[in-house]
Amino acid sequence: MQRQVGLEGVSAGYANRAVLEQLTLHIPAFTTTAVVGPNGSGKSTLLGVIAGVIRATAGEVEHRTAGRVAFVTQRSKAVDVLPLTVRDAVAMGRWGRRGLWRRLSRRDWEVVETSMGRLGIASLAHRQLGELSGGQRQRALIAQGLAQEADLLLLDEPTTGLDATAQRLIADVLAEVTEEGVTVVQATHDLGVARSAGHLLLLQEGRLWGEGDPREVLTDDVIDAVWRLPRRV
Ligand SMILES: Nc1ncnc2c1ncn2[C@@H]1O[C@H](COP(=O)(O)OP(=O)(O)OP(=O)(O)O)[C@@H](O)[C@H]1O
Repeated sequence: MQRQVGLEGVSAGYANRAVLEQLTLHIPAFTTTAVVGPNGSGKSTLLGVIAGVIRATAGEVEHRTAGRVAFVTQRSKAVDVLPLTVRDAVAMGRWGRRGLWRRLSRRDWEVVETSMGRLGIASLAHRQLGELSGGQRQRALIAQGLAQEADLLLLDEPTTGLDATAQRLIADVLAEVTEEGVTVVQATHDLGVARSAGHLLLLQEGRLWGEGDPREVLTDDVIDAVWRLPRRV
């Protein structure tokens, strides 16, 4: 099994808050890794560290190749306030290759159309991003991630809030891209999605509780222990 990313003793967090503590883990190449854990356990922070947008305060983050990394996060509100059509937003996924001021090539536009088609949003191409439903917006942001043609695709809760059909569509698309040689990492609260991943990282309070085959890591006892109800005082 090839490693796409390896973390060795990584700690990271925000200005006044240490979040991840001493994480040693790996992301295998060409498969899907699910990152699970309760609210606030550090899943998004871990994706940020892997994406390179959050700097580790200790330890090493090693990437197998210097390939492209795409990071799809639902938190970005910036795109909503810009007067962007869905096609424009997906086309932004090509800027990293093309540069901000260069015209997109015919091939760039082909990738944009293919990415929208794969997410089933071709018919929304002319709609303003800010006026989409939550699920449509989410699919547009994932299409933007696909349009980057990255080697490593990081997704923060890509299927949260989506209907069953859209969830299935995204699961199928992610399975397809891994077969095409992309490594996918997704943070999720859906333990069904996590169980069908190739690799699992289970976080609790910024520490790694378990790593490996999801069916081996996610036992009933582990689920009870990690997602125990907080005491109400
Ligand atoms: N920008 C920020 N500044 C300061 N603290 C932050 C910031 N973002 C997250 N945190 C804190 O870091 C911790 C981990 O948050 P993170 O978003 O990584 O968790 P998560 O597992 O993705 O949570 P959720 O399942 O709720 O999305 C939390 O305690 C959170 O309050």
